[in-house]
Amino acid sequence: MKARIVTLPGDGVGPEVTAAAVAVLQAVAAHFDHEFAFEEHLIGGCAIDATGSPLPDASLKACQQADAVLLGAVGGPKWSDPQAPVRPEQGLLALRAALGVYANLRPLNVHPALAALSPLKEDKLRHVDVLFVRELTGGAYFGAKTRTPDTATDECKYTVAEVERVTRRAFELARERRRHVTSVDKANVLETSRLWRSTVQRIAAEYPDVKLEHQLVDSMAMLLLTQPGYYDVVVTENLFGDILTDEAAAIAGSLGLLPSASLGEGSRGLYEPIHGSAPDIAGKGVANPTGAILSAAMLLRHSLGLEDEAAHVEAAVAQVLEHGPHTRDIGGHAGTTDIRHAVIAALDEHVANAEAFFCGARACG
Ligand SMILES: NC(=O)C1=CN([C@@H]2O[C@H](COP(=O)(O)OP(=O)(O)OC[C@H]3O[C@@H](n4cnc5c(N)ncnc54)[C@H](O)[C@@H]3O)[C@@H](O)[C@H]2O)C=CC1
Ligand SMILES: CC(C)CC(=O)C(=O)O
Ligand SMILES: [Mg+2]
Repeated sequence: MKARIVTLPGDGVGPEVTAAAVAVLQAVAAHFDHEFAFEEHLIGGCAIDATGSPLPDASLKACQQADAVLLGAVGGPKWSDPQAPVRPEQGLLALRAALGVYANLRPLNVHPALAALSPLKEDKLRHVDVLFVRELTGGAYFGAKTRTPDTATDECKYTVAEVERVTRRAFELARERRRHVTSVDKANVLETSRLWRSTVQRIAAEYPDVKLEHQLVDSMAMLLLTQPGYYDVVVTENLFGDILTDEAAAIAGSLGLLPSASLGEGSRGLYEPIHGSAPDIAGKGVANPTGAILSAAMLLRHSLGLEDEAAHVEAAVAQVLEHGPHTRDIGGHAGTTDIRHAVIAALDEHVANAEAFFCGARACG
């Protein structure tokens, strides 16, 4: 198949991990006879430096015309002055809004080979398989902001329609999994959470085969650590989802491991690792590209409908997590490009094995 993929490497480790994900997609294209056309554009701090805008028109237009967008990360100390008139993160928020990608899927799985790296005891890590569905285009990140010398406000607003669509997405996804949705809110205090809870409750009636539970976000932060294996699909608003998924990444062993897919109504999606620009390790060639590579696998699955190819990439990543090499964040000494080469070698092996299997089954030459 032919696909047009826009890459937005961004800042810090963004370009390093995106290069690894692109190399894996190129290897997939070569193996399966696909034509992926990559087009790189600016976003974030580097875009501010080059154009004055964190999301230049050319970048947005290219994303709107693409089949999928692969993003690295934005931000860094250079652009973090609280007085700065414009910030890299505004570019990412504007892109998410413009693409209408309201459902941010962030899967958490714990690879057994990394269990010792988790801050949790091994018995807590069995059967951990959680899919966070984070609302991505509403809430406090998008509300009106005010500022005087001694007061600041960030409006947190949700409409019923915004909650309905992400809730339906979560329930549909739960039907492909273990049919258990946990909705996380702060309904004991926040009006937006009360609207959230009553809307989720009403939509849940359309899915009588899926179990729904509500959990307040503060206790959820605790329960995620004490019983992570209990959860299936967790649906929550933008800010809570942002925070809980960094916690989830720690359970898996590193923030560098978790991928994400941001989806709207069509097949076009925005794919990015959940971590930020990691300024403390940027430019050293040591960033873990696993979250970015697994985001590329999600891109193959959700935007291009290439399930087999996605599964091959995930199997290759699992093999590298099991046998190494490993980057520093997960106890190894390898660099970003070592992981990229190892994943591509594992991919080559998996594809060759699959071909041998099918050939054997068909008794072809
Ligand atoms: N989607 C995005 O573009 C995001 C951007 N940011 C931005 O990133 C900048 C730094 O934010 P932080 O709070 O430090 O979060 P961060 O996610 O960049 O880093 C937190 C810690 O995790 C480590 N880490 C992150 N990714 C890693 C990887 N792939 N491999 C190995 N270690 C990794 C970092 O070295 C650091 O110690 C800020 O400007 C922030 O706004 C933060 C989160 C998301
Ligand atoms: C706008 C981003 C910097 C928010 C974030 O941390 C994330 O989406 O994970
Ligand atoms: Mg975050």
